[in-house]
Amino acid sequence: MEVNFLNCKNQGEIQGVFEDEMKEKEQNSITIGRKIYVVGGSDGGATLSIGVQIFDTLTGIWEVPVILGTKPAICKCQSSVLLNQDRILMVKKDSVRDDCIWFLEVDTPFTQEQKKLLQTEVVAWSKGVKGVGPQPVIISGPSGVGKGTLISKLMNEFPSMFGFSVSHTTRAPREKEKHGIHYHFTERSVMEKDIRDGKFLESAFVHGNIYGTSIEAVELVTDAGKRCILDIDVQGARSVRASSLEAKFIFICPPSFEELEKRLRARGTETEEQVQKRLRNARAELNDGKSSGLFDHILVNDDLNTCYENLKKLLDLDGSTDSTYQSPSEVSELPGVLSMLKADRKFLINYGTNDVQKGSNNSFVLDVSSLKGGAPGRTRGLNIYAVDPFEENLYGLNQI
Ligand SMILES: Nc1ncnc2c1ncn2[C@@H]1O[C@H](COP(=O)(O)OP(=O)(O)OP(=O)(O)O)[C@@H](O)[C@H]1O
Ligand SMILES: Nc1nc2c(ncn2[C@@H]2O[C@H](COP(=O)(O)O)[C@@H](O)[C@H]2O)c(=O)[nH]1
Repeated sequence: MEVNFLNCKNQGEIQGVFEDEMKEKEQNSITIGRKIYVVGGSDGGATLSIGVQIFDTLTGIWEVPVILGTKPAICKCQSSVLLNQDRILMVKKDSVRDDCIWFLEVDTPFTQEQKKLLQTEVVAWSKGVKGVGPQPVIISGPSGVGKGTLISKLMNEFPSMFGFSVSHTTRAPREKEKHGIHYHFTERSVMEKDIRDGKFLESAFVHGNIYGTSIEAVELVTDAGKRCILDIDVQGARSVRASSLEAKFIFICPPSFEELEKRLRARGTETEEQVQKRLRNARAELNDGKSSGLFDHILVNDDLNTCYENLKKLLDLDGSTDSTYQSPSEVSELPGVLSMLKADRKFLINYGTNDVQKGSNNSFVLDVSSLKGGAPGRTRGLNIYAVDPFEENLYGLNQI
């Protein structure tokens, strides 16, 4: 993008020239402090996502940030507006179902942490979703303690209530493991690139291989209205705790270290060298898991059935039979948004004509007062309802 600032004398003038250019190019510019965020066009990547550029009004320098999270596909037109000082709300015009409300985080705890890690400017997209969705469950504990066994029992007894987050790993598949079911078995270089591209909620180096939970793995399950179960190590659990995913964290302990060793050997899936490595790591994980305050609950897996019953109690399942979670409702189609009015945490969005008319059913209210979660996953808690704009109290709504 080229904007001619050469003859501008001050920041106000730069901004004026800038805004005229944006109108011509159908891009939106949002000013936060000294920075102008330009949203629109393409990011130039293979997936044709909406682009973001940042202009620093003090230095006059353009920057293309690292864009993390699930990215919105390019569209003909969109409206963006500053929500807080930390995120931008974008409504895609002529959008298809479930693809119209997006959030661009620019200064949330997630982007602040990523900026520190990557030492560069970072922004992150997340898709807006109605309702809060079922709470994910993190199951962690040392290798061989019985996490997989407990999860299988849960999935067998409550198949429509729970869904497994299929992790990616660089380790080789075991004899009975299937790609896409037990893991996405992935080349190391591919996985490293996908981690850099922000496709993972968490990733860690575990027992000599990379393991990671993709954002898509969790959202696939949650979007289907199921409670997502993640089987991850303690490092991964710590990363998820620091993320926007609000989950229940459960740590599984063996009755003794000797019993853990016995189970790991009896499983017969690892070489002696690998068993030794896993046992060494188990000591550190057990210390960490029991003492860090990271976990909401600790369960001892001595007798399998007793442990399973206790797990069900923690998940409020004791005595209940399988029941299907109510699917989180999607944001419905918003054909051709024409105008947005804002009052505090509510937006009146009109998509029928340019004028808000009495008796028109072309308007709806987008209420963002109870947002939850956010990048790199979904932003949940949206409330959207159709209104007759003259029935709705329009006092205080401002054109944006
Ligand atoms: N309570 C139990 N008593 C006896 N054996 C058990 C118990 N729970 C699980 N096992 C056995 O211990 C072995 C390890 O269990 P499992 O594979 O579920 O562990 P895991 O924690 O998922 O391991 P990893 O982290 O390596 O995937 C299996 O052979 C399983 O049948
Ligand atoms: N941080 C993550 N840890 C993961 C993930 N998927 C699995 N794991 C953990 O790795 C070990 C070893 O698993 P194995 O299948 O090789 O025996 C185990 O403790 C798992 O919990 C992940 O996505 N992220």
